Amino acid sequence: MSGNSILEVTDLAVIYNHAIGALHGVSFSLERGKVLALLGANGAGKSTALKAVSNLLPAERGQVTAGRVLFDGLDVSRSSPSELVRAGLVQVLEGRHCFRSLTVEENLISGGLGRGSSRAEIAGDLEEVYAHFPRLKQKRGTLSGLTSGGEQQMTAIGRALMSRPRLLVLDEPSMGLAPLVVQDIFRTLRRLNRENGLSILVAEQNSATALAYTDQATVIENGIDVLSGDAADLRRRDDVKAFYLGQRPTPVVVNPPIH
Ligand SMILES: Nc1ncnc2c1ncn2[C@@H]1O[C@H](COP(=O)(O)OP(=O)(O)OP(=O)(O)O)[C@@H](O)[C@H]1O
Repeated sequence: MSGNSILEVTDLAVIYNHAIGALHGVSFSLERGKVLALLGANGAGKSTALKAVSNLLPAERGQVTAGRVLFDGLDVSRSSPSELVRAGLVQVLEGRHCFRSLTVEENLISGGLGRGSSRAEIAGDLEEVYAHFPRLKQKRGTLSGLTSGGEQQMTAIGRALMSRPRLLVLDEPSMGLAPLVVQDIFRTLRRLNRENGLSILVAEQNSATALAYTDQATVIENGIDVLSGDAADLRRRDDVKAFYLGQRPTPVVVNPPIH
């Protein structure tokens, strides 16, 4: 493993229910302080790869059958998901899971509790989250179930930040959100990366947006990584856009990704 990687995923294979193959050899690595996008169509295996990173597969009858995931040199399969959170690896799951009957602020505070933070630390961390997401400060007393989809996504990210991650993992943060809200969220993620040195791994179907805000990208197709490179290079390459990223410029369709 290169000394500068915070995350190293090597030849990962995963099956569900002892039968269904979801990943057949996926490798990627994330340099400390960088942002990496996992791109691919619906069902390509992005969520499975993220769950392997956070050791969440056993809860879904998923099993890593080959390969390994190292977080800062630590084999994640030897730690529980909650130990990984305490070690600094925090995932925001797909579908912005907030406690709908808690207020925005209560949701955020719940993210700090697992670390055993003091009240003063939690208060300081809350102010930092509000500095990144001013909308959440305005809505701090509102029940999360009554806030917009974008605000719920921000709350889910803010709650993850309350655990003071070193590696933040996000599954499809753009899902179901208006383009301007998506831009706002990605801009904030980029700022967190640049200002705090936070390393970020983000799975996205929205490849155009993801490539605009990330350093590197890996494309997954049918459970295999088919392409990796600098986001800026991938953004410029028309063949990549056409074949892997669902941005086909003409109506001629060859094995289109499913959206
Ligand atoms: N809990 C599960 N049990 C059985 N099969 C699963 C499970 N979760 C995912 N799969 C299968 O694994 C494959 C990869 O799915 P995965 O959710 O990782 O893809 P994805 O790229 O994240 O897509 P999406 O954007 O729809 O989440 C798919 O064939 C899917 O049906």
